[in-house]
Amino acid sequence: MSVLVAEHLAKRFGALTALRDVSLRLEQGEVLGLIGDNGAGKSTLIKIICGYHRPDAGRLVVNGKEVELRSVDHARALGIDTVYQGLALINELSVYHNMFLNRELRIGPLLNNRAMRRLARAHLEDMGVNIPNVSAEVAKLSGGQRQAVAVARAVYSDAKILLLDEPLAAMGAKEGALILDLIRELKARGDVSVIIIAHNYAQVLDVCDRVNLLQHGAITFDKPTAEVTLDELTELVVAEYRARRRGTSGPAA
Ligand SMILES: Nc1ncnc2c1ncn2[C@@H]1O[C@H](COP(=O)(O)OP(=O)(O)OP(=O)(O)O)[C@@H](O)[C@H]1O
Repeated sequence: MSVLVAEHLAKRFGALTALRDVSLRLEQGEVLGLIGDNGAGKSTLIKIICGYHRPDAGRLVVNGKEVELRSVDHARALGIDTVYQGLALINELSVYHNMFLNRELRIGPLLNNRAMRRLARAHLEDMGVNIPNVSAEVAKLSGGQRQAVAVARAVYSDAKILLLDEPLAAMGAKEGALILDLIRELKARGDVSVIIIAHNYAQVLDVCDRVNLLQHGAITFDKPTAEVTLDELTELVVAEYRARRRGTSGPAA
């Protein structure tokens, strides 16, 4: 079953058309890789699906029901959670406060800091992420550690649809491998579906079930990763880049 269907989405920013006509589907338990050149519109698409931007045209169907997302909170209430490029962590707050942001554990009206600290520690440990002090401000963490906190927050949020906008950017090799492991674990659970934007095609092929290429504001390529090679993916993007330099770029046939 498709947990998410996008049909004919369009989005303009003033004179600039970021998305022309995007249709995409995400199946239950699937990890979908979204690739495309810089500025192709990948983040814009993710921001429509997470309720941050309203599309100018098109529709979204979540779990079989057409929805008009009013806000990020509305999308979250429907089980859609996001790790943005730039992370959206609050630097002045501790690791555990960030992990429980907007869904704090409480005893009556009071924050249950002890329980949040304990769970944050357990989640990070499960992920194999080494952050010695969950009470430390996230401003004091490395880029990779911050990324891991953002991913952990999304993964342990009970979201059913996870949108990861370049979760591996700023990651060291070890932390990147941990995030990939985590995505594999989610896949094995089968109840979470993921869209992941990545520029590293080897990682896309490694962890994704299917790959979509976004070009000229539309999806121009959609194949199971089992049927694609790294060379083929690289060639697609390089051909697009060359065509653009020659000024002959247009919607793919
Ligand atoms: N809020 C905005 N206002 C105006 N233009 C925007 C806005 N957000 C994105 N754009 C433009 O829309 C186009 C698509 O941007 P988007 O960030 O979606 O691309 P992307 O595929 O995610 O790129 P990258 O891989 O470099 O992150 C770009 O030309 C960008 O400058």
